[in-house]
Amino acid sequence: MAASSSTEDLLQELLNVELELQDSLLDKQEKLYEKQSELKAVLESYQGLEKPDNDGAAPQAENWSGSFEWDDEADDIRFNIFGIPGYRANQQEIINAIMSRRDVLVIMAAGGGKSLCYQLPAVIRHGIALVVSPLLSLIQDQEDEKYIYKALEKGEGDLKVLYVTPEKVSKSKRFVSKLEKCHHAGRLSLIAIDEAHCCSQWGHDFRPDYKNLGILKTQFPDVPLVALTATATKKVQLDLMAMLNIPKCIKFVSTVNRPNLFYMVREKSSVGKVVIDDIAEFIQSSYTNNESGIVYCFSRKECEQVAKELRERGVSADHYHADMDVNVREKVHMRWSSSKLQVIVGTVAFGMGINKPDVFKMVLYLILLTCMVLLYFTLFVIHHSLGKSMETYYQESGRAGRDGLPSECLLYFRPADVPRQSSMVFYENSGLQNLYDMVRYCQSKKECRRSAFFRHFAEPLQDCNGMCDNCAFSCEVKEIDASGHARAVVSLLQEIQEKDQRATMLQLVDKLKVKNKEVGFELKKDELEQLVIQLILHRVLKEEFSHTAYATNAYVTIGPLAKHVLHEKKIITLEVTSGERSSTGITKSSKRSRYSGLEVKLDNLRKELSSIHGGIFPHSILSTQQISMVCSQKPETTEQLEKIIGKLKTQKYGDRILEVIGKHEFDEEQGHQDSSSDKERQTSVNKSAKRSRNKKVVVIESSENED
Ligand SMILES: Nc1ncnc2c1ncn2[C@@H]1O[C@H](COP(=O)(O)OP(=O)(O)OP(=O)(O)O)[C@@H](O)[C@H]1O
Ligand SMILES: [Mg+2]
Repeated sequence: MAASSSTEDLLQELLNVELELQDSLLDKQEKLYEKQSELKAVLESYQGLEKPDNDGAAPQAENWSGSFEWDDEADDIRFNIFGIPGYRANQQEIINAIMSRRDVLVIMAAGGGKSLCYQLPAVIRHGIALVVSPLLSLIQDQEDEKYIYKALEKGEGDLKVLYVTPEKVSKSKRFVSKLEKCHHAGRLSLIAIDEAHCCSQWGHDFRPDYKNLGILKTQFPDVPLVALTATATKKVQLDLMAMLNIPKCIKFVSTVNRPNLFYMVREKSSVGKVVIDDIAEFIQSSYTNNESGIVYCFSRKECEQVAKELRERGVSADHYHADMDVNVREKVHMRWSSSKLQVIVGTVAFGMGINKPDVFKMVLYLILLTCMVLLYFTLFVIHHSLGKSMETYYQESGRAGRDGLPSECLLYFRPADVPRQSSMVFYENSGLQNLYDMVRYCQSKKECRRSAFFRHFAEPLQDCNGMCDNCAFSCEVKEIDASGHARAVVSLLQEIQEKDQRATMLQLVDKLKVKNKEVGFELKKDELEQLVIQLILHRVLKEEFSHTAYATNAYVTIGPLAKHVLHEKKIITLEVTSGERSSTGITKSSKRSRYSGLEVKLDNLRKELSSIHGGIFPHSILSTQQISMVCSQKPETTEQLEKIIGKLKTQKYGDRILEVIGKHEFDEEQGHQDSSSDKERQTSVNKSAKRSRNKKVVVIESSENED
């Protein structure tokens, strides 16, 4: 008896030591990570080095930014076909490595320009490039199939890039056999695996069909394979190198930082209508020129509801999710991409895809599946509720501001949304851990949002430049000691559990409201919810799940570190805001600066041309960057315009662009004549036409036959 009780004591003590060890080690680990980030950053600034981040891949001895025989041709195609004025970080190096027939792994921020890295070599190289992408499929009808198979087998047609889903590679023997024929004839130029993180079950979006893509390297060992993703931790990188059989690949890692994105989190009201009021107000006050945005929701049903309620408040919005009829969905997408619809309300499935540059179709045959989405124009991304991980949030919010101009990412957070997510992800590998990292991001009212990303992706810290709510708003955030309340929570839960009962987070908070007063000062309901979440993050409490026939329920139970709170070994603090935060992120003037004078006119022109050309995306006619270059240089001749937007675009749209510039200049000279009168407009057009003609520019009034 005595022996058993002393064994029990010893076990208890051992458990305590283990818990303490675990707890202090985690704290320590956190601090060490922070220190590691700082040291790396300092080291880099001293040495001006690229990130020393090449574990597992081949040493980067080669100088990929040197000169290569294809430099001139690549420059010509980049500019005259893609209309891209210069390379962004790492693009040229990646292209050079692929052109040198090496396998390559690319980790580049969302919107960083990964597509060009394989599309450009695909255009230069003889033959067809195969691109595996999760939401794009080939062969929508018999005609497509015939065309593609002929191109693969016999080299007929002008097919240069072929987009396929991973299922096509893993399931269609016919397709693979055609691909073999293509390779046998020396016409398979390269293989690109886009969204490559889907290969790894440690990634945030594992897809079983990606697992089989390893056969591509085995089957076509001499064809360069490039794997691309926006987010991959070291573990995921190693995993996908192994899965894709590219152990000796050259690895290019760019920063995850998106300096033009303003990140903010707002407290989400428990009243659904108030949240929608707030979202509508945010959009209507900040985006008065119908600028496009995305609202992400938790479920398909919620998408439909939120879109409907936004419409009721005068916001042009529609839902978009996987459950819709393909044609209806495509229509929504087209309306949104041509700026006829301001807001698209989607689930997480929405958003993976590529841009669809029209000019590209002239040299490449792209077959695009219904889910393809345009993301270039998005100026704001709003999350109606939190996502399941930092990776998914980074990627979804990263859909904003792909043109490099200031854009906003707003997330609505309330603790009650956590159990909704946790009951979905708890069975995934590290599902809860990933979710809790995201919750930490949402709960924090002090830490720079950008730093949270840097830490998450183990990257040296960079300056936020006030581009997140926590850095920008100097409101008072108080830390209050809530250890007393934490003890009350733990004892209440103990009582509940002793009676063999269970409580969900909301039930627990309801019960706590009664106990609240006994502790001293009173916490409000949302602060109590925040406290319960805080205790889960500190492992004082934990979530447990049980299944019913219809759903999985999340309950809150005593966690491994509860005793530390009870024995007053652990202090629990809550961050409480006392001041009101500003309701907008980026200042209005900087938002509006993109829409002034000639820029507005050119923006309208690209929208007009996009609808004339049957739904080509406006940015493929003129990118925002090109609009600002055109505005600053104000070209007067075709030759001058060519130097800014390249030959192909000038050939197609040059006359109209020069016409708009001509008119604008004329109006400016005439002291901003009122162009609203038809008569005056006609005069102005005629004068500008004359003026332009003098400068060897033919102004065509109708755009119907410009091709
Ligand atoms: N060097 C460049 N200069 C200007 N614009 C560029 C450049 N490279 C690419 N872009 C443009 O940036 C946009 C985003 O490119 P892309 O779709 O390739 O991004 P991504 O890296 O694949 O992003 P995601 O991870 O979200 O898929 C495109 O519209 C593309 O035309
Ligand atoms: Mg991409």
